[in-house]
Amino acid sequence: MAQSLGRLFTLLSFRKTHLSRQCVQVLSGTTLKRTLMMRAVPILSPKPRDFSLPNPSWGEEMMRLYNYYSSQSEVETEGEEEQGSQWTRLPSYNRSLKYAIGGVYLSKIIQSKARLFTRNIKHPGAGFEYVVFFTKDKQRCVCIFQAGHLLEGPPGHVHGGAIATIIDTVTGTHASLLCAPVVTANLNINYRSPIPLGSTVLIESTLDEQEGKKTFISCKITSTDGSKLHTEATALFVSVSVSHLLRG
Ligand SMILES: CCCCCCCCCC(=O)SCCNC(=O)CCNC(=O)[C@H](O)C(C)(C)COP(=O)(O)OP(=O)(O)OC[C@H]1O[C@@H](n2cnc3c(N)ncnc32)[C@H](O)[C@@H]1OP(=O)(O)O
Repeated sequence: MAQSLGRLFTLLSFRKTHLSRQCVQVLSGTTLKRTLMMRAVPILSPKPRDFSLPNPSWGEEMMRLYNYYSSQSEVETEGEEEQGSQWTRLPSYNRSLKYAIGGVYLSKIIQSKARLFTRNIKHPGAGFEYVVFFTKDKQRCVCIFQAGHLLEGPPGHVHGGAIATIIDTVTGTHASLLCAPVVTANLNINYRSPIPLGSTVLIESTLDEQEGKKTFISCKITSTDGSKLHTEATALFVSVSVSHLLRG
């Protein structure tokens, strides 16, 4: 009896040790592979995902406006002249540096380290769904924004910090188009009426003034028919060197 119990115990502890070793191997193998893939994908992937293109989470109003502005626009392509259209759609990636530094060459490894907050909520439709178009003279940008459920603040409405984020992103994108690299030096926001969660709104960004290193931009968020003012803001961006941008 004692011998049988002893054998059973030895067998169980062997299996436990063996199994846990296997688990550790499987886990560390998976974790290692996942880590390597996460590191490798942005560097090796020939075509990163353009988040400004429609995905199945986009509602009817988001699609209607996207089609409207797209019908008057073309995508910015490197080294090619724009062809007299009113709006240009700005591609948007979750690695921001290429666009934030105004064409200065940085290694892909450095670029891959800089993730753009608004483009890093993986589940489509859960966070910030948006697309930015700009005019040929770059004096104006318009952003179609659909706010997902993770951005909730007051019940059923968008959090003020999420609104500040999208305003900073749109005006920051606008300032970057004009004179990258820039950082936000000042952002003033008046919240006039709450934005319903899941709704689509229009964000308009207008260049007010450029003076030396300073770019002044104003911005408003309205319902898509323009009848309701949700938010007004003004922002100051200051031009900085690439090294200032990277060291923070
Ligand atoms: C496609 C890519 C899309 C990217 C979109 C995302 C955009 C997101 C942008 C951000 O959120 S950036 C992160 C938040 N911002 C920061 O962390 C900035 C931190 N602050 C700084 O780095 C420095 O304070 C700053 C560069 C803004 C100013 O530094 P300095 O004051 O040393 O700069 P400088 O002396 O060159 O000042 C230039 C002018 O700006 C003025 N200035 C600077 N800060 C100011 C301020 N806060 N308010 C008013 N004026 C300001 C300053 O007085 C001066 O005016 P004058 O030329 O007339 O003398």
